[in-house]
Amino acid sequence: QQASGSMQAMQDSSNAKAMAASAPRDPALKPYFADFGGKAGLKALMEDFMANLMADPRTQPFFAHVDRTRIKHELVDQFCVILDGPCTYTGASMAQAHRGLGIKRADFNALVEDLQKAMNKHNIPFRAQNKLLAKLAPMHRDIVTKQ
Ligand code: HEM
Repeated sequence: QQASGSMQAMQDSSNAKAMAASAPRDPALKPYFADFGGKAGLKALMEDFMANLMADPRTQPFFAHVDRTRIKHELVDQFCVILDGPCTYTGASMAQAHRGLGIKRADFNALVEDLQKAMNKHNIPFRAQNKLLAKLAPMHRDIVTKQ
């Protein structure tokens, strides 16, 4: 009884960690939320980001048959939380969301390029871009599952 209780506690705490890892809020990034144009800016950014992903033959196959409207919504909330905006991320952990997709490091890099292209189009200052990218980069550990 005691053992199963503490096992449950361990699972709860590792779930909480997985959730946090998918959208780590960083108060130090708050100044950059405005550079992204707030939540409205993030919504506009995600339209172009997803358009880039669909126009890119390297990433298109991954997104062709999923609910892109829902993913854009989750991405807005996730980036908003990372930038310490007034949002809550309710999507899956990065490990859960990308499990079984067979994403390689090259696919990950392609997605980052498509994001950078979208951020440039939206005139997001490079410093703000780099602050966000620094938070996304370590997520490769949960997202890249194939050599
Ligand atoms: C730092 C990089 C990435 C971030 C921050 C990210 C973020 C997200 C988020 C927030 C979701 C929605 C989670 C949910 O379902 O609740 C998602 C889903 C998804 N992501 Fe990523 N992602 C990243 C990299 C990638 C890469 C490299 C690919 C493929 C090239 C990819 C393909 C997908 C697909 C196909 C889904 C939908 C899965 C499904 O609905 O079954 N992601 N991602």
